[in-house]
Amino acid sequence: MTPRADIDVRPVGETEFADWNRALNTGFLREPHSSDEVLEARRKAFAACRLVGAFDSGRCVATFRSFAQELTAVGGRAVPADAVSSVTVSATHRRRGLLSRMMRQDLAAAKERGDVVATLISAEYPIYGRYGFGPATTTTEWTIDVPRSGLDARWAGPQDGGRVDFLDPEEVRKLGPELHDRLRRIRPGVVDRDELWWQQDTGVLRIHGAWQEPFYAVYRSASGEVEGMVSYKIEDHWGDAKQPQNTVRVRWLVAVTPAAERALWRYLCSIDWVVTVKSGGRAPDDLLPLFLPDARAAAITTQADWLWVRILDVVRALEARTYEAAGSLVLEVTDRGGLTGGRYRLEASEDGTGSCTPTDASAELSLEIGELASLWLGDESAVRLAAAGRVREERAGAARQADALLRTSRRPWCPDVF
Ligand SMILES: CC(=O)SCCNC(=O)CCNC(=O)[C@H](O)C(C)(C)COP(=O)(O)OP(=O)(O)OC[C@H]1O[C@@H](n2cnc3c(N)ncnc32)[C@H](O)[C@@H]1OP(=O)(O)O
Repeated sequence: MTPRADIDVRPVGETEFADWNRALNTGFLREPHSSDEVLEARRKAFAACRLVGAFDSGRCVATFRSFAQELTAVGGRAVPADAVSSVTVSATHRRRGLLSRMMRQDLAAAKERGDVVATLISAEYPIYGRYGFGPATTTTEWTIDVPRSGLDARWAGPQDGGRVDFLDPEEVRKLGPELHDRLRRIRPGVVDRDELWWQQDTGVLRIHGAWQEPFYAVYRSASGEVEGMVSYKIEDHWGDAKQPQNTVRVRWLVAVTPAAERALWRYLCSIDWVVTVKSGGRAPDDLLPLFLPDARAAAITTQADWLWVRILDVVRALEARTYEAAGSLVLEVTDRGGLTGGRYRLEASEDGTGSCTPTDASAELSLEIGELASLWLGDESAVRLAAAGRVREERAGAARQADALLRTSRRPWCPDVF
């Protein structure tokens, strides 16, 4: 169907927020109208966001939201990102080019502002590649069969001098941000959590209405340092013969030391009545299964693309990260969106820094901007993409060379959904 020019795509005015919110709910197949309480919470939560709507005869029929975010690149430096969320087009107006109009406007504005990348968590795989996004992190969920794990059921707390304690929501708001900032400095793929994030997580700001308090626990090292925190809920179930068969569902678990990570998983697997632990989304190379004497007790129940990245500035993106090997490579980057395509020489030094400059030299590896995003955080392999026909070697061995430069010893991880 041809796009209709009479549908107005524009920023959402103050008085149009309720209409925009109704369209958002409708697009996500939720009850269209929100309570006054939820509406006010969302108004507050989205106050710093760029809200765009498509309006047909005065009614909002499509929604789009973006906001300033920081994404940790390989090596720990954060780059300014344009985070995209709340993307919906009403079922009555689909496939007329509304998403494309909203996305192109938003990416052009992000480029203009100087954001290095745009990010999103995609509802469905096929939607965003056409705009230059590529899957840049993978999420993996494990389901742990605790009785099969081989863990000693007599465990009574960490043996390294550290301790695990419960926290109340207000303590989480106090201790959580600093811990998370430490995680951001060491883990590529992590995005920042602002104060509103912590308010939403701990029930102060209820953008989905009903809120049930989860459990929070903290790991402190022997010297009293906060090194890890977990939030989880319990699914209560008892078998017919009066056997407790409860499940821990981890909402999030962050740790900045292996000791904290080990202690928190060990703790979750030691709670009386609990026979199953569902890990929530982790990096595919998470340490979790290796902590169990019988690693097969942790079965992978989900593995899928997670954070999608759209590189808006190849030079700044490649110079923001570090490299585990020295070397150089000429990349021919095609950007059908016209934002940052070109031929670039990437040069990585012994000290781990990289420089990227436009060049006329012959290309060694040709790829689309979305493929570069998949390689940029170190999650994907250029050799694998070449075998799949997604990148092309202009010089034999260039994909291997790209992997030597771009891959990382640990995979990136984005713990959040936004
Ligand atoms: C970051 C987030 O918020 S993720 C959440 C995304 N939202 C949803 O999934 C909610 C339900 N779906 C929707 O609201 C809509 O169908 C959207 C937003 C996915 C697409 O909006 P539309 O306005 O229909 O997309 P638009 O007409 O601009 O389509 C652009 C192109 O994408 C394709 N496309 C759009 N949606 C999909 C899809 N779900 N699967 C495959 N292709 C798709 C179209 O066919 C079109 O292809 P073309 O460029 O080859 O012609």
